[in-house]
Amino acid sequence: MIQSDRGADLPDKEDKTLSMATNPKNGLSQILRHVLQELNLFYSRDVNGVCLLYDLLNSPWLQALLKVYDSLQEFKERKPAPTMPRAQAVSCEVMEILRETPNSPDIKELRQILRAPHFKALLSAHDTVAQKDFEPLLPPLPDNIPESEEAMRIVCLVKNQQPLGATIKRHEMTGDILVARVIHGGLVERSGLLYAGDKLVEVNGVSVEGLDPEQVIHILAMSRGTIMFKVVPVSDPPVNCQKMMYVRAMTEYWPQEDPAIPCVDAGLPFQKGDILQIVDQNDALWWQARKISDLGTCAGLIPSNHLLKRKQREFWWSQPYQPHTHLKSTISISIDEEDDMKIDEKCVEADEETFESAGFRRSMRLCRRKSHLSQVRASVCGAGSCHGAVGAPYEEVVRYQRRPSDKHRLIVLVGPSGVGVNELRRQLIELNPNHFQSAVPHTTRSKKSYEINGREYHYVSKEAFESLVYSHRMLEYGEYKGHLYGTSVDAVQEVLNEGKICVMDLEPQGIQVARTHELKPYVIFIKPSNMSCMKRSRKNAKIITNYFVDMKFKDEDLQEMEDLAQKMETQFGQFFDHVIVNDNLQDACAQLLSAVQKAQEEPQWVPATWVSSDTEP
Ligand SMILES: Nc1ncnc2c1ncn2[C@@H]1O[C@H](COP(=O)(O)OP(=O)(O)OP(=O)(O)O)[C@@H](O)[C@H]1O
Repeated sequence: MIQSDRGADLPDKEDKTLSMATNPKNGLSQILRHVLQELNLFYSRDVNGVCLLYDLLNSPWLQALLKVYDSLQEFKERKPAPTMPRAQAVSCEVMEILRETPNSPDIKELRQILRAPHFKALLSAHDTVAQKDFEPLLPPLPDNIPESEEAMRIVCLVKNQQPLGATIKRHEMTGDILVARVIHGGLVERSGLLYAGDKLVEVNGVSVEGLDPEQVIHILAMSRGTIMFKVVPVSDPPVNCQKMMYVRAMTEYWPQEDPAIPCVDAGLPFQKGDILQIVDQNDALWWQARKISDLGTCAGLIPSNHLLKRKQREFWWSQPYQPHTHLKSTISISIDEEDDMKIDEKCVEADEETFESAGFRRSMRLCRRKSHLSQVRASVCGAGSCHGAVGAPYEEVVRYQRRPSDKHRLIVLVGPSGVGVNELRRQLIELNPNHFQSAVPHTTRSKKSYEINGREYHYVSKEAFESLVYSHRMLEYGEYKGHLYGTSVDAVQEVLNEGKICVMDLEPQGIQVARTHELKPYVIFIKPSNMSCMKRSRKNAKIITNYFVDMKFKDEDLQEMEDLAQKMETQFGQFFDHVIVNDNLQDACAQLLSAVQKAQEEPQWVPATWVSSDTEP
């Protein structure tokens, strides 16, 4: 909006500044003057945005740019040409004439000017430009160079606090010390003077012949200031014409613990979920990358996709046999024990009725809690993505910005049992039920008198349910008291098709099933805060335990929650787009709302396959 106290005295003042700043003959300046005059008319009419535009066009930097532009235009029109291309020679001739001329104070002064080094340099620069002679003039090569002589290059680098940014190695056959790799963004790379493959001959005047790479490194480490390398350049310097690629690390990597890394100091440590910019894939084993959180630094070495996969496989087989159980199965309940559980059915059913919207069905949650073992194995492994086995260590990602016409991204909440996933989801939906909604789950149990098909559940036959499972249309499912319960992709799509944001909670093992270009899930991990905070904030909260519903939190429950959260983060952290610590409920809810909005409105890193599949016919 335009502020009312600005309009009246502005036009005159601004016009004056403009006419002084720019050349009125210039077309661009004239257009700008006219635009400003037009804008002045709207200034007083309070038209939205005019103030901003006026200030922009009238800003000093734009005026200064125009001045530069005007000067360049004038210069271009004048096309100045040198009067003579040999000013230096003329100056010498003048000096000769002056030598034979009788001395006078003026002649003395002229001789002094012509003899002054800066004047000679000025004339030399003038002639170079006038003759357009910009190539360096090298002295001719001596005639008696032996045929076998290798061309050498002397390279001087000034070492600062940072490493040089290159690694060296010894050639297996010849024993020569070679530059092994040049680190992207490092001093050597920025200098453009040394390349991978260059042969080192001398470092600071010391011959490296017969030395070990470690000895050469020692010489370099002891050097201060300028370091002089004598090198035999590689015949074909490598050209990095690869496209920059971004990946999400699906595993962690610690160079310090990797004896195979060519140079520990050049290694780039990363954690699950880090987004890496891969800048060099020339080496089949060691790539160069930066973290996107640290793009200003020089790159580091990371194992290539192929090498990391091999390392993972080796690690996998080197482990003593472990059943590699999924996370939730760490709660030590067996199927037999479950049969003996005494869940207060009455209380469960009574609670269920108090929830109005679908997706909060207690039996659905209890079913998940009770039968997660079968459910998780069936749903996740069925999709061919058993986590924990050797998966791709890097996932290519791209920046994705949802267009207003696109469907919303599915919001997935994940967290240890009791942390408040459902509470937060409920509160979010309550904020705006027309905008946020849960998906209606499916069940094979029969409909109760007060229920409506498609409101509490979609009531389907066992065969229909199983057909959804086999066709991978179930995001998660399980069995409770002999009935199947689950949430289908189609139920989520139904919500998204209505232009709403679907919010669902999932067991972490189900995330991989949901990660499709169709749903583009944004995964938010709800994390407990530390024990003392949890004890305080959960004083009056109630949980569903494996045996009872609506019990007060005990210290063991909180401890279990913390342990479980840690395990979830370790095992599934790479899939979390955002983490919220649920300490104060109101704060957590506000954070959730903001994260959900960002997921829909701001660019996010998503698997590249989600976006390329969008463009397929
Ligand atoms: N930040 C919080 N402060 C206090 N109480 C909370 C907070 N978050 C959740 N609660 C309470 O904790 C209890 C458990 O929360 P909730 O039912 O949402 O857990 P959950 O993560 O969905 O686990 P489950 O699926 O096992 O029920 C509820 O009584 C809820 O009101």
